[in-house]
Amino acid sequence: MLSHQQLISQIKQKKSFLCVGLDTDINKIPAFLRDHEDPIFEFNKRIIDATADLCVAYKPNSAFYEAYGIKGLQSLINTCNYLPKDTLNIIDAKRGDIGNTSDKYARTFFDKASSGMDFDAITVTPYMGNDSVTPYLAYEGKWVIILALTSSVGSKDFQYLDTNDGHLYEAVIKKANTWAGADRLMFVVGATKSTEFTNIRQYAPDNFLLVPGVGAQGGSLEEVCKYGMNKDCGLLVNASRSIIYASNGEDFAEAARAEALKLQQQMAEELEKAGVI
Ligand SMILES: O=C(O)c1cc(=O)[nH]c(=O)n1[C@@H]1O[C@H](COP(=O)(O)O)[C@@H](O)[C@H]1O
Repeated sequence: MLSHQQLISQIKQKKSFLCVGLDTDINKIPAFLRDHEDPIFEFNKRIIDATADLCVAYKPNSAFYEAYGIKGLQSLINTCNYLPKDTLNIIDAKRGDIGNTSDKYARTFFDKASSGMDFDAITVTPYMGNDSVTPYLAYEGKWVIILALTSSVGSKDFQYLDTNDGHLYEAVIKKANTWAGADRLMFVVGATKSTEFTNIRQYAPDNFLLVPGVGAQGGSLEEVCKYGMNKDCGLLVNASRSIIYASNGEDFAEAARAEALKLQQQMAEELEKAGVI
């Protein structure tokens, strides 16, 4: 489990704010792994081994595991337990429900004695409000990552609606920041929305932003850094498919490392340019 300060230290030490997304699809992993007892875990293990020194976070997306029932859940548990202790380990679950249900989701992903998993952070939808988010915050030291402005095309359907406190996504960030500090709350902002970052930094100056959408979705790392970086970096940039499926041959782990290294090197330059390191 990483605190705000420890996360910043890791970023400075590794010169990276890369989050490797483990959206592991059994149909896309190399054929030679498929006979393995737990192919999804075996794939993840090799990706983790190949990238751990280049990234500061991992983000398994729960859908990719839940889709395979009990076997998938076991792959997720195995992956969770294999993740390094010095990375921020995020479960991308996008949950949100009334308090007693959220409490069970929190237990699922945060309480190892109950479920076998103890992720450090979870993605949460804010739509049901304060009582749907506080059960996650009840777990000391764990992070809640609230969907604010997503990378999806459909973000325009609701997130840009006008409220009496700006666009809906702006109202979400302002309100959620009254529930907890920047040491517990992050927001998801898509890399495809880089022009909004300057605005967001006015009312979320210290929060880390989890930024998916570089790589396969076409967002620009340079633009994200230009508008979104704060004095401590304040960004975790996720790439999933562009890293983990860089090759589907025997060399998939080396190819993933090469892609992660490219991003890490760009990140080091951006950190230097901004004076973070
Ligand atoms: O919460 C997320 O992580 C998320 C939010 C968002 O706005 N857009 C988005 O793509 N994501 C997730 O980030 C990952 C992006 O994967 P790639 O497009 O393959 O890099 C997927 O796991 C998505 O579910």
